[in-house]
Order: sequence, then C-alpha cells, then structure tokens
Amino acid sequence: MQLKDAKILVIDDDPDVLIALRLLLKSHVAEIAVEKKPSNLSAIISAKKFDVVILDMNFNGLVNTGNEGIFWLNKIKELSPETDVILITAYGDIELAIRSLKEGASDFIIKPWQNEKVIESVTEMVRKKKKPGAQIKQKAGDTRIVGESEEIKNVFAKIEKVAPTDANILILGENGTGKDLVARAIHDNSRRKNKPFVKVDVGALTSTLFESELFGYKKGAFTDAREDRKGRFEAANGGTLFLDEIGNISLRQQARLLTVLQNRTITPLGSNELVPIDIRLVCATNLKISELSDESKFRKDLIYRINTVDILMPPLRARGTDITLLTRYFLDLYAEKYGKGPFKTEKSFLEKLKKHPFPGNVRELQYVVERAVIMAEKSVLKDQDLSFSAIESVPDQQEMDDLRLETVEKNTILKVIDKNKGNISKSAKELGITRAALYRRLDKYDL
Ligand SMILES: Nc1ncnc2c1ncn2[C@@H]1O[C@H](COP(=O)(O)OP(=O)(O)OP(=O)(O)O)[C@@H](O)[C@H]1O
Repeated sequence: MQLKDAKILVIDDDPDVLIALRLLLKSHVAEIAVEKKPSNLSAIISAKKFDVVILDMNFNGLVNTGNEGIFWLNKIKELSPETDVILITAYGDIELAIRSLKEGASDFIIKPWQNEKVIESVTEMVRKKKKPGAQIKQKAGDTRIVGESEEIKNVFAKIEKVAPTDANILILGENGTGKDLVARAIHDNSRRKNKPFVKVDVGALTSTLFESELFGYKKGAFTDAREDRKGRFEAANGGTLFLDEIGNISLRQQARLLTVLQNRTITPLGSNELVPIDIRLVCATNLKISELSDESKFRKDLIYRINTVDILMPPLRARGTDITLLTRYFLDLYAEKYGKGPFKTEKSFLEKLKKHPFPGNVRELQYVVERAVIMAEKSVLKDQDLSFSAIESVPDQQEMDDLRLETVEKNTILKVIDKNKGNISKSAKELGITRAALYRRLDKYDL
C-alpha cells in the first residue's frame, strides 16, 4: 500500500499537536482524522477502519491502569488488530515506549519530533500493508483463506463448528485446494492455538524415518542416533499434529499409528518408556474417500479413528467467483512482492482463467498469476499474459477415461489371443470382431 492511499487517525489531548500533525500529513495521505478524547476511540474505529493511529502516551486522564496510553493501545488493537499504532512519547519515557512495543505498538516518535521522522515512520507502516482491493475472507485466526463461493462458505462454517472441539479431522481434496490452510485454521481457532502446530508429510517418509520422525529416539537406538531426539508426537504435545498425505502410508505404518491413537502413548525408539501424548489430530489426503475405503490399502479401524469429522475441499473449478477473487488477491500479493503494478485486467484475462480446468487448483492459479506478474510489461493484463504450465496440465477426465478404455481393450485382446494360443481367427470370433478388425487393433497397440 502507498502513503497516498492511507487513512490516519491522530489522538492527542493537546490541540496544538493535533493541528501540527494534521498540517504535516494532510498532503501526503488519503485521509487524516484527529481526536482529542481517547474515550471516543471505540465509536471512531468501529465506524471506519484506519491504517495507522498516532497515539499520545501521556494523557492527563482518569484511567487507572498504569499508563493510559497502553490502555488505549490495547483498546485499538482489540477493535482493529490490523491497524498500526505509532506512539508519541516524551523524551524521558523510552522505557514506556519499549514496553508499548511489546504490547503491540508498531513504532514510537519522541517529542519534540522531527517532521521527517514522522513521515518516515508512517510511510514504513503503510508500505508493509497490502493494497486494498481484494476482499479477503479473514477467517480462522491468522489464516487467510480467500473465498466467497457457497462451497467455500460451507467449509468456513464447518471449520468454525469443529475447530473448538477436540475431534479428529480428516481433510479431503485434490492437490492444491488449500488443505494445509484448513488444517492451520482449525488449529488457530481451537483452544490449542497457543500450543504447537506440527505438520508431518507422512506420505514422504520411508518406514524407518516414519518411526524415528514420529516417535523420536534415544541416543544409540541406531547407528546415527548420536543423541536423544523428540518425535513429532511429543513436539506437538498440547497442540495439533497435522499428518499430510495420510492415504500414502503402508499397512504397517497404519498399524503403528492406530496403536498410538488408541493408547495415547508413544515409545521412542530404543526406549522402554511409555510417553503420554496429548494431541489433536488433523489428517489430509488427496485420495477420495472411496479409495480410502479399499481395505487392502487402508485399515477401516484407522479411518474411523482419524475421521470423526471430514472436511471436503472443493476443487477450484467448482468454486464459481472464487477464481476472480483469488486472482485479484494473488495479483496484489505478487505486485507487492515484485514491486510492480498496481495491475488492472482486461476481460480476456479473467475469461481465459475461468475457462481453464485448473487441475492443480489454487496452487496452479497462484503460480500462473505470479508468472503473469513477473513477465508483465504493462499495467493492464490481457489473456496473452497468461501461460499454463505443461506440468500442471494433466489430461482432463475425458482423456483419462479414453486411456483407461484403451488399456482394458488391449489387455482383453492379449488375454484372448493367449487363451487361443495365438490363433487369430478363433480370437477374433471370441472377441466378436472380424479378423481385419483384430489386425487393425494389433497394429494400433503395437502388439
Ligand atoms: N482459499 C485460498 N486462499 C488463499 N490462498 C490459498 C487458498 N487455497 C490455497 N491457497 C494457496 O495455494 C497453495 C496450495 O495450498 P495448500 O498447500 O493448502 O493445498 P493442499 O491442498 O494442502 O495441497 P497438497 O495436497 O498438494 O498438499 C498455498 O500456497 C496456499 O497458500
């Protein structure tokens, strides 16, 4: 965000300070409001969102909670956590200024101030903020999940409902749909939010690493165990353990996990000691629930354990206007990151995005927009500024179905020819096609 777009509020009981700061900042910012009485703060901040509040620390007020400035600082942060607060403090109050930084202030200015220092401080606060424009669905604590479609609203509602409980959650959804963000949002909205959130990509662990990563080990448990190491279960104690790619673990690993979840204890490698664990478990997979129900691959009793409630992340192509909203969000994000823009988009730009099936979902959209921003030469983006990577463009469902049908046909032909010991006439008859048709297929499949 730029200084010229910023809205600033100054609160000081000294009218001279209000006049001086108004004059100084007026020509630099979009709006400047001044207020003499901090007791009016709640009404002012509830009515309008300010980007920065400049607040006096030394009111001659009646609030009897130590310093009155700190009291009002806390009030502002409570009403509008995203607003930066710059404190004005007297020369001898450095201790207090430092304390207020710890309480959430962003900066302080010492009286009598230098005008450049004030401008510099406000500019710095504003520069770190995102440009206005994209509506961000600020849900679930600090986790930003952008979206406004009915599908994503259902997800928000479910997160809000289940987060405060200790229920084990299974998040399902294609790659890049935001499962990680949901896991984080559940944690941030739970009573465990001030405790650790530990993520382990269990699908990527070999069987030896699975044990040592999750359960930890004692010095000497194996050749490389030079010292005791806590596993992820212990690291997450009191908090949330997020096991990603849970659908990819072996039956043996599933059995180990199930035992831990049943007993709520772990035994580090090389130890006989049972260590109690207190975790909330969140798992995620990109497999469909029907695929997880295949008992030869996944234990039913484990599914019941990890899936008290499931949350299905919809694919981006089923999320209506979210493509537009997310595009604007990523455009702002990358314009800021690469110091370019602000960008506008031609209709053709969004039309092209809306037509794309996004097999890689939000992650793919994110990369596509980032590429467009990096490559952009003008501030108005057109369809030509978009290029979809071949890596993300997996075949669509129709192509996949065709491929599957071809494989079935080829295997059937091979089986029948084998059964008829290579006799083409007999095989064609059994397959219900002419000899010529069978030869054409043998040719097609290079048999
Ligand atoms: N609704 C959203 N709002 C903002 N960013 C999002 C949203 N959904 C996904 N993203 C971003 O897209 C990327 C992929 O999201 P995430 O890693 O959560 O997906 P995932 O479903 O866990 O993927 P995978 O299955 O591949 O692990 C991340 O950079 C994430 O920040």
